Amino acid sequence: MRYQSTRGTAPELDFRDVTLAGLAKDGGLYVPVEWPSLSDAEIAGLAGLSYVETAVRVMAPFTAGSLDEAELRELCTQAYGRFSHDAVTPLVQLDHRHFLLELFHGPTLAFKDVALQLLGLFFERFLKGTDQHLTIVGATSGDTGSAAIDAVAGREGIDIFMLHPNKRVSDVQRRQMTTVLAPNVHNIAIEGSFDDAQAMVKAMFNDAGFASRFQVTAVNSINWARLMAQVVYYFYAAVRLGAPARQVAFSVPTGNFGDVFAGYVAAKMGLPVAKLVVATNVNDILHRALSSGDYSTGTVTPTAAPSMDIQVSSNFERLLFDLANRDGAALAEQMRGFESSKAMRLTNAQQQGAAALFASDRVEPDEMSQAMAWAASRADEILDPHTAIGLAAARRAPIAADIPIVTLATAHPAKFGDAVERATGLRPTLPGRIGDLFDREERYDILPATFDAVTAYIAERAKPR
Ligand SMILES: Cc1ncc(COP(=O)(O)O)c(C=O)c1O
Ligand SMILES: N[C@@H](CCOP(=O)(O)O)C(=O)O
Repeated sequence: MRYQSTRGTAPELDFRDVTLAGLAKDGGLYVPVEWPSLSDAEIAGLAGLSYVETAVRVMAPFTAGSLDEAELRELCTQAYGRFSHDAVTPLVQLDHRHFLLELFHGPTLAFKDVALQLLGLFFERFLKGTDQHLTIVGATSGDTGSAAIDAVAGREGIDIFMLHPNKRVSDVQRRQMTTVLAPNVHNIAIEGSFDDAQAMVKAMFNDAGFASRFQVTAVNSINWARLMAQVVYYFYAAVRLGAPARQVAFSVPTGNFGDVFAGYVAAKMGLPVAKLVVATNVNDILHRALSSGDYSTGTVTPTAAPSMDIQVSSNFERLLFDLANRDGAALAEQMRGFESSKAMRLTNAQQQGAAALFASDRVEPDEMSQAMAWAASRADEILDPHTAIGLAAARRAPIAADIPIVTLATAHPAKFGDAVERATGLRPTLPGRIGDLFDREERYDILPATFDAVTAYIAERAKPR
């Protein structure tokens, strides 16, 4: 499988090089040159398979040429062996048509583990026998950070620098990152928003001096391997609900548009996805873009669902590219316009193409609390704020009544104990794996949100190529 950049001028790469590169050299994001497809018979053949086996069948076309199936299976077995539920991502039924897909049974209790546990192993596998040293730079609004750190802490040949917005992640999220004291882990709290952090990370890839000095790579969903691993659970869930004979819809709490873009990829591969509901909080740029074509940023409002407090949704670029006939030059111009004015209009083709598969919704704080109360009354489920936003949107989505709707449960409620308690009066307890989190020592530095301050900090600590 070859990969091309959304901005058209970076060289095509194979899976190994795309994984190690993270972002394309022309500032674009990598996507496969064509979507592989699974026939109805192949999708039907996933019924009853374990998560690992499903993962191998869904991902093998994407990793072809860089990993053989046996290697892929070995890495998946290792990655998903660290999950605390046998099903890895179990489905829970709430009523006759609403289901939760629990994606938080990994080591750091959010859906990020599904991809990052594997990505850590890909890095290790692709570095083996080389003298390369990777410098991972990442931005997190709370969950990617701990999942990436857990995946690479203590690994040879890798340093990780993780930027989070100071005081804008929950205490549990912060401590899950800052209490990992391995020498290759560097946590930076920046005096700014997640968007500021993400913009700095992208700028590091595009800074010729910095990128030539260090072998920089990404663990955010701008790295194709992240998205690829997230495609698997759409197949896993839909097949359990009757696909390919039956259509299934998904509601996805959305920020950086990575998780829901993985659903788009599943649909492109042949999964009968009836609708993908993009659920946002009050930071609703994606809802505005999908409902009216207006992709313009405002100030980020801190909310009870901090991981979705995002205005610039990186992976939206991948969708716009695919919906614009994969015209890299046109997309590059559209993105340059957005980068300078912080606003753009979708073309008619992009708007109509998106409307065929996506619906969107903005969920207010009281609606989020009501969804939490409803789930608690139906199935004794305590939802985290992000999942509650997804469920609120699912329950009023305009989707035919006979189609099951799966809400992606993206995080364990204990990561957001204060917000959950405020909304429901219930205090979720920290699972055993992090039961002593508040007794652990923390280590991180606070920096201004400037490119110079952050790159100087990294340059002092990272290992040059
Ligand atoms: C718990 C949780 N839910 C939802 C999201 C949004 O996912 P995405 O950024 O892939 O749209 C995030 C952050 O990415 C998250 O951490
Ligand atoms: N919500 C994310 C933000 C980064 O998203 P990513 O999926 O692109 O890594 C977080 O929790 O850090």
